[in-house]
Amino acid sequence: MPQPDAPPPRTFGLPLVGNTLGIMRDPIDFQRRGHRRHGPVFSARIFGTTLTFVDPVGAPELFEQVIRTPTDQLSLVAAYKHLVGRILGPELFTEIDKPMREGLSVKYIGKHVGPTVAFVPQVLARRLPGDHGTVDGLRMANDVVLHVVAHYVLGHGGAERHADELAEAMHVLESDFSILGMMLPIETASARRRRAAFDRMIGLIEAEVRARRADRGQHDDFLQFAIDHMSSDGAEHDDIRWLGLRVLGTIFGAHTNTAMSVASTLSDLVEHPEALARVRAEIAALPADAPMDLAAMRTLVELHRAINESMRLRSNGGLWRMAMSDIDLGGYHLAKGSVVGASMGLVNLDPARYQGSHEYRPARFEAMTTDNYQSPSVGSTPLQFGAFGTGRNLCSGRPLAYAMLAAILVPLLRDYEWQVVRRPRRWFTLLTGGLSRPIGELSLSYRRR
Ligand code: HEM
Repeated sequence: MPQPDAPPPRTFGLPLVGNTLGIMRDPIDFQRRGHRRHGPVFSARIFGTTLTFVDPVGAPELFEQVIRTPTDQLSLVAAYKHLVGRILGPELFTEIDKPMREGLSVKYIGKHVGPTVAFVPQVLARRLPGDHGTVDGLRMANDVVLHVVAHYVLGHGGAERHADELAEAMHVLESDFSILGMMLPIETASARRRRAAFDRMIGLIEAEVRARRADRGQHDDFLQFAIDHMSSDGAEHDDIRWLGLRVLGTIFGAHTNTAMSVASTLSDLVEHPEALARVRAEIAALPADAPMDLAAMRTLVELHRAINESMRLRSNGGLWRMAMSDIDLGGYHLAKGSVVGASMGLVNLDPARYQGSHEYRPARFEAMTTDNYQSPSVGSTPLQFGAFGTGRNLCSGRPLAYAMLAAILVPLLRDYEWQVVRRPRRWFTLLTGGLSRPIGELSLSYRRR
């Protein structure tokens, strides 16, 4: 039994680096072993930051407490500012409010996603020229998704003007970092490059917001929605900054995990021809020339199962919250400022939930209770599928994510044959929410069908 007011048991770590190496090598195994040894709550250290792990499988009620406690007590935004603010810019993380949720709702995207879906084949044709070739799969996925997100958020003109430059800058922001730079208060050359990339992106977006405000034309897109519903009521200069950060935050939030989902779903399908044949058969059965709207996307059951299976295998990042005041968790005392959470790998790779949990089997979802996206519930207790998080901060962009994934994967699989030329050395699980990313080249060759 824990002593009243005792902090959680702490796992042994090296001086200075703490448990950084063990967590980086395999965060899921690190957390599992920690719970076996210390029980449902324990702490470990990454350099100067103490992380408290809570077991979503062995102690679902404690995990529920963490992800359902109101934001003024356990905050996602404060945790992200602390964990990745140094590498991405802390201003990027803001609380999600009602207008933002409305702008990402099924109702809103159902009305507005059509032109973005129609834009996708054009984006692909530019990235996959000629009859055949070889591409860096990660770069292609990052680039295509950035263009699609920019189209949805900034409208057609905004995407045409800025998506190439935003994609370049996003690549620097997302790829050019190390765990050392993330956690240690040192000014590296990479940190300066990322700062410059961030400044360039926010500069472009602010100019776009300013131009749209001055424009008297009729617009019906996310940018206009943001301008009409998300203003800060501050002075003009502050308001442009505020809107720019909300818009850039939306682009950033919509980009990384969707891009990793494209890369992993495509490469997994290409490596599993039977699953690929089933997905292609249902795409071929779509009515010719009918628009790819949300209703048509929902009929793509095999595609959604394939997307979910790739996400299940790789959505192993952590969900983290920062204690805004002292709290009690499972009889332990967590001081204000503590960072607490869990890796979703414990849920997504749990053999009791998923038999043969490391095997790729999209058909497994057929035998499970699933929702409109062929996914096990994301709101269940205990949690069954952690790819989009759960509780108060369940991903608000989930409907948009599935829509963009279908919009991109349908033409990629319908119009091109693919082969994996080189597999990445490993898929590296990030500490923060969402998908692991390929380390080493993911090289794919294509041929027009
Ligand atoms: C496959 C793609 C995606 C995956 C796997 C994903 C995953 C996640 C996860 C795991 C969280 C919860 C983080 C936590 O609780 O700590 C989250 C939150 C969030 N995501 Fe996504 N996401 C995806 C796409 C998107 C898209 C397209 C958007 C659109 C802007 C988006 C916007 C958000 C927002 C706003 C939150 C915070 C919600 C809140 O605090 O209430 N995401 N996402």
